Amino acid sequence: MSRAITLHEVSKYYPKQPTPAVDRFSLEIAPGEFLVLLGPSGCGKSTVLRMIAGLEDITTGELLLDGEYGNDLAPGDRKMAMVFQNFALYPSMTSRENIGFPLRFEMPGTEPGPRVDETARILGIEEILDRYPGQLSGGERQRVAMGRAISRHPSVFLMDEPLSNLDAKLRAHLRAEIARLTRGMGVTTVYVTHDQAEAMSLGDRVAVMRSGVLQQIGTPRDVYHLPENVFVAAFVGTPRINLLQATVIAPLSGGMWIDFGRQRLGLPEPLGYDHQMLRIQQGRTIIVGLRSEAVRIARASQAHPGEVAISGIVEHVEYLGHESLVHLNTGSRPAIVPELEAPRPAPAKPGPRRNGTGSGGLGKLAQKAARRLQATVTDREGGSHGAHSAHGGPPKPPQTPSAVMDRPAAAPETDTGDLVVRTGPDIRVRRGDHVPLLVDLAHLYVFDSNGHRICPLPREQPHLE
Ligand SMILES: Nc1ncnc2c1ncn2[C@@H]1O[C@H](COP(=O)(O)OP(=O)(O)OP(=O)(O)O)[C@@H](O)[C@H]1O
Repeated sequence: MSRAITLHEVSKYYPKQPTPAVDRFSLEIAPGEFLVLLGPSGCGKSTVLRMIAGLEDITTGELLLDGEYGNDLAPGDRKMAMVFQNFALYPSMTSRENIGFPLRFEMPGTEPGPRVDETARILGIEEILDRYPGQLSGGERQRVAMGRAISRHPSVFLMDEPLSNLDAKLRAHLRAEIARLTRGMGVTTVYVTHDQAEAMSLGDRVAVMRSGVLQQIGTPRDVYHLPENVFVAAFVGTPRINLLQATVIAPLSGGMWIDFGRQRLGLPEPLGYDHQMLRIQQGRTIIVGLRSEAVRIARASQAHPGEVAISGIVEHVEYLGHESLVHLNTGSRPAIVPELEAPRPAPAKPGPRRNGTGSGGLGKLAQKAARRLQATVTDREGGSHGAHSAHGGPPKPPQTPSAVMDRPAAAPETDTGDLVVRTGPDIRVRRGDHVPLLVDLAHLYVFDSNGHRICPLPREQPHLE
């Protein structure tokens, strides 16, 4: 059996706390669905889970179980099983006893042995049934904890960061096992995690929370490709989306540009509807989001339709085996999202730091790098494309009406880069190289100064009046 769970405008105030831990939270979970609650530490995920379990009172709002009012149901009457981060096994009981323990209360008078054996078979833990928790590895302990939940044949699994005490390899393995088990059993599952990769790989849908408030609920694909606000955009996806401060320039004479301060992106004409709507942002600060796969290192002459050129100076190359992440400086100002930890951490850099972060040192470096790039590209292209030097610096902007860059790309604000680009593992660029970049406008996000996505246009348009 599997249940539908509905939360309607649910809030939770803890005693002596001025703000709610959960604030008017509404959600409908279908029978058999795997729903992940995702968000940073302290955003209220566990509180939501505990209210569903009946371990925490609901201050206001309604919980419906299969459509029936459930706020006051005792935890034991909800037919839910919970799996915790810390496994919560009894140290003086063997695995067999730990798994069978709750059955003694739920099926009094019935021998738990057959259920325990069945559960052990499903989880592949027959050999460790007679061991004590102290004789088990972390992964085995978590399997026993899962076994204790499974053996009860619950209608709902509630899992609170069940894998976070395990190492990365085991986590990935057990993640696949949890997906297999819960889908196989068809049991409604609510799974709490702060790990976005875990959320994306497990959830039928993901509910992203921030400060007690639901930000977005959707399939993993939806929350990645159509984040409703800058917080969701920044929380979901690795490496973190590039977020740059910018302004819209839309002169009456036509054309539209997104101005990053040192460089501009020209939007292709005729302007699409989404881009036309940016006109009302003229003069205001906006936040541009570019995922690392939306930008590639390539010359303007290689642009596909819908790609426009900018350039950047390589700060650091992160080799990851199957790919490399190139950290670049485009001279833009990164936008910071409050409540997410620090802005992008500084990569560990080999070699001595350069003198200061001012534009003087970098300006020289940029010029040197640009000359090197210019020489390389001119050699390769017979001087026909791309690498003309403006102010002795960056490559010439592309010869399409859709891209403008009126100032050199040097003079960054930081020395850690403002743009991360995903490339193949064998990319041959070095720190200080000045490289041409192509931005795919189909993957450009624009958020207003409040962080709401305005491009692509949100599905629900605000009423103009
Ligand atoms: N019993 C309590 N009394 C008072 N405040 C509480 C209590 N339990 C949780 N809180 C507060 O409520 C907020 C939400 O906590 P909760 O544990 O639900 O967050 P979370 O997203 O699950 O965090 P984490 O991922 O760190 O477990 C936090 O600010 C927390 O300090």
